[in-house]
Amino acid sequence: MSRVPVIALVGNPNAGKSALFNALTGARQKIANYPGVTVERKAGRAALPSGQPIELVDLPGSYSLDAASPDEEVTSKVVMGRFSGEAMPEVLVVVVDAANLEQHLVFAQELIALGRPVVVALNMIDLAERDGLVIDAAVLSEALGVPVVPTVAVRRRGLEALLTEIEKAPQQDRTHRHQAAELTLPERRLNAHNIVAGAILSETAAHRWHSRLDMVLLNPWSGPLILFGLLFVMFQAVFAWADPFITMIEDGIEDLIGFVETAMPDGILQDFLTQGVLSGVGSVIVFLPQIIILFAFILVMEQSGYMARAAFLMDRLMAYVGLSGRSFIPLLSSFACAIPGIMATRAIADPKDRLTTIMIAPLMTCSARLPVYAVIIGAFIPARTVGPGIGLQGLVLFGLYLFGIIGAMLVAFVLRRTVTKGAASGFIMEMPRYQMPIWRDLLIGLWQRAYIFLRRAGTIIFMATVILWVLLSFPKADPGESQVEASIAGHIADGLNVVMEPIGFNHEISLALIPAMAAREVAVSALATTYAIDGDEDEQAAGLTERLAMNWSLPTALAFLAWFVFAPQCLSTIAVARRETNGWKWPLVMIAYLFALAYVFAGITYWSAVALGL
Ligand SMILES: Nc1nc2c(ncn2[C@@H]2O[C@H](COP(=O)(O)OP(=O)(O)OP(=O)(O)O)[C@@H](O)[C@H]2O)c(=O)[nH]1
Ligand SMILES: [Mg+2]
Repeated sequence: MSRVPVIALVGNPNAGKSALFNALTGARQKIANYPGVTVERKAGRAALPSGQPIELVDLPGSYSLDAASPDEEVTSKVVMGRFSGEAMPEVLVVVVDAANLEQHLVFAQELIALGRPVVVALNMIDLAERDGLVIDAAVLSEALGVPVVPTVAVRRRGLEALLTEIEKAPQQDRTHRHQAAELTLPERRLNAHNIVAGAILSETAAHRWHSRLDMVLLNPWSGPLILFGLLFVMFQAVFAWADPFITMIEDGIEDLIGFVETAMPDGILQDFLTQGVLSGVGSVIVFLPQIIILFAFILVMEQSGYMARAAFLMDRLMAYVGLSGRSFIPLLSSFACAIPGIMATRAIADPKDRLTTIMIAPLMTCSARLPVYAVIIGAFIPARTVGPGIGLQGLVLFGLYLFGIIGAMLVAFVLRRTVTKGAASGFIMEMPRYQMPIWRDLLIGLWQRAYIFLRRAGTIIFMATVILWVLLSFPKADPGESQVEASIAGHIADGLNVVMEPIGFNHEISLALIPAMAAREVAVSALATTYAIDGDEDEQAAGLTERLAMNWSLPTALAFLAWFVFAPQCLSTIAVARRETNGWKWPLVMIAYLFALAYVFAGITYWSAVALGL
């Protein structure tokens, strides 16, 4: 044979390909314990047991042959023989990490299904043993239909056996392999799971316990049910547990208002403090307990390792609408706030995937919407149970979050078939180990969330409320006339009301919508300030929820909720979208489609509610 056969080392990042390459060729290729070290192909010489020289090619780690990044493209081109000036590799040596077998077998299956001569190097077997895993290479080989050789690249263990198998590989019987080429990504994952379950002979108690847990939590049937159940409980808790704390804060604010009223002379400054600052900003701060409960759930799910599993479960759903699981983490962060969510999309390699994710991120219910939802739910949805332990208020809140998610998925579905058309890319995530949440980390995380919320209340929400109070307080109304109607803000609201009235919005809502562009919570403080300025003595004594319940019809309240599910009521989000998409085009599309959806859905909600006689 005149030509030197090419043997390629392929596999997931961090499998030990470069370590194996160095061991076989005596080269000094850079290796390091994090994924993505090798980013181009490297070649070196080695010899088979028969003395036949071979050219060994070390490739960048990859998760699939559908390249998501330029280095993955190198791998896929070399493997498919499409790399210019390079012969198609004679044999593929698929390197897998024995300690992370299930994950690495997903790509391995794809490579094996190509129907080419393959040898699997079951590398890092020493680490697997340290973890208490005993893997039966023969069972694995049987299941995969290719030879499997245990290796420890860094100690040069198993190299002889590997070279022997490489030499025999061109004579492999490969006829049955092509049928596996049709498998989808989820099917390969399930396969990988089953293969590993069969090949592992013994594991430590912890390992066994973790994989049992995964079997239930990642099961295609029980997994989503459990996820759904957890989220359901989370929203129930937001209402069920927060009440005593909310009452405490409310009482505190009322006491403060009472104190200011007695301690200060009547006049503009007293009005400013009581109606503007305390009623307005106070009406938002009241929701701190609910925000903390929500984030306590999210943080525990993150720290325990469950969140990555949730992403894995969601990957399937995301695939239906043309998104990959890579979008899950940015979308998940958007539940806190769309701004970090949109910034997190930088990790999405495919530009169309990324754009779609940016466009739907504002539909994830951010924590700024919680006060708006909570105040309306508190005023209009009776706090009764609709089943054992199931509160109606929590149910409605859950519904609103779900509504946003479904809306986002539908929009993604439409976008991916029109403006951001393209193939969906696959995705695999490292599954972290299960862990008990650490109290300290949890408390720090909660404190950070509380701090962000309170800082917003003290800055942007405070400013917007103060400006609104000024616009509401001047010019002064004649006796007998309504102060709000006579004010500058009242006149602006009159103009907006022409457009908003058909969808059931009243004067106060129109008034609240504009300052709420600064931050959604301002909708709440704006309503509180408006009612504080205009209310008569009886109403003054009542809290915001009571006043809303007295002044709004149920269809109006529901329309208001529907509006906030969709409306892009946040200037910062729009600014970040502009920065991340490098221009005004996409932010403008975003504003237009979100306002259109908000208007249409608020209208539909209002008129349906009226027709139902609610
Ligand atoms: N204990 C042990 N460590 C190994 C083994 N093989 C590789 N390593 C270590 O695992 C890490 C990753 O090895 P690399 O060879 O860089 O992995 P790679 O597959 O080339 O990774 P990319 O280039 O990122 O795709 C390094 O720290 C190696 O020293 C092994 O068999 N046993
Ligand atoms: Mg490498």
